[in-house]
Amino acid sequence: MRVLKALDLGLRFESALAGGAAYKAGGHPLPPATLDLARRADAILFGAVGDPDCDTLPRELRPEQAILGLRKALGLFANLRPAKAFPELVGESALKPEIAAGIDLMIVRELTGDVYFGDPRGRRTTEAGLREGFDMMRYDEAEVARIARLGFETARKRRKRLCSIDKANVLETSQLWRSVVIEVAADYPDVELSHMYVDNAAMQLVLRPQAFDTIVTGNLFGDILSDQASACVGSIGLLPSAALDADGKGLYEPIHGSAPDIAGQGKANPLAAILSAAMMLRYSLKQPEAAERIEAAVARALADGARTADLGGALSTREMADRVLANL
Ligand SMILES: NC(=O)c1ccc[n+]([C@@H]2O[C@H](COP(=O)([O-])OP(=O)(O)OC[C@H]3O[C@@H](n4cnc5c(N)ncnc54)[C@H](O)[C@@H]3O)[C@@H](O)[C@H]2O)c1
Ligand SMILES: CC(C)[C@H](C(=O)O)[C@@H](O)C(=O)O
Ligand SMILES: [Mg+2]
Repeated sequence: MRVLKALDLGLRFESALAGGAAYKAGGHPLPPATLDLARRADAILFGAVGDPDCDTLPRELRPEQAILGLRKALGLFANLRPAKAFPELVGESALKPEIAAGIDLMIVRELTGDVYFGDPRGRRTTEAGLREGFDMMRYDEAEVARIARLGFETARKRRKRLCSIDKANVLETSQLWRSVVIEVAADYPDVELSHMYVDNAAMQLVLRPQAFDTIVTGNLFGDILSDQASACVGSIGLLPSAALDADGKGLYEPIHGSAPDIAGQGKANPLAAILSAAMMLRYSLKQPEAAERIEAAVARALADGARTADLGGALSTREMADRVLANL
């Protein structure tokens, strides 16, 4: 918020509770007033949810329902999760520097379908008297086609290579996914399409991450692979994301969660949140120069040696933000 305000763009900010804070204040993680404000806003900047105090609540009252509910209610089906190596941070990657250098990939993750929202789901007792949990993985062809189109459009603006990641060797859902992606590909002859099973993709992200340009994948696989990609470029504290609807309205948030293990210590890396604000300016508020100013300030701060603990340094959250502000 300090970085956005420093840009002096005449933005008007309103805030509302979501997640554990909202549950504790009023008994629901996504209060109607919060959803209403989100609907009225031109763009949404989201702080992470997740509160260990709430881990034993029924699923529909858990803090995570705030973000899942917003994504679903607002039709935010397209999740863009870029992972790009900062040259100064190559030493912070979990990978060897020569493998980490030059990573520049975009994960296009479907965000309102898959096993996350499948129905039926629940608990039951088997005939043998055992407790059983079940969730349903599903996609219809329209849901796959619309995210595939966005994947191709995204790849077209990048290096024109799209890798669709699935588990079509086992899952019926993935077999449909792959067929539909191939059908959509007919409209994008200029984009090179490849397919990869998700288990191999997890390995290739570590072995040859520079080989990826644009990835299109389902909700669950995209969730997992994006955390992995963050470690390839240095830290989960670096990766922003955009969740977009069909008209480009969006919600912007770091890919990370509430980091309960370090919460309240003032040491979380704020760059993922700051870079999410830059994505918001670019995609929803049509202020590309302001977005570039933020991204350039982050790059300069890192080049100057600004490091929070996750990057091997000692700056606090606030001090890291100060360093970005100083470079704006
Ligand atoms: N979109 C979201 O709001 C979102 C995303 C992921 C997880 N969650 C929730 O967050 C809670 C914690 O989940 P988790 O621990 O699996 O994931 P997490 O992303 O919160 O943390 C994973 C690890 O990364 C570290 N980390 C995360 N963000 C960091 C940052 N900015 N700077 C430095 N280190 C950082 C944490 O300290 C932790 O060690 C859970 O309740 C989960 O459901 C929410
Ligand atoms: C908190 C959780 C619901 C969420 C997800 O699984 O989508 C998170 O992990 C993310 O990556 O945004
Ligand atoms: Mg996640």
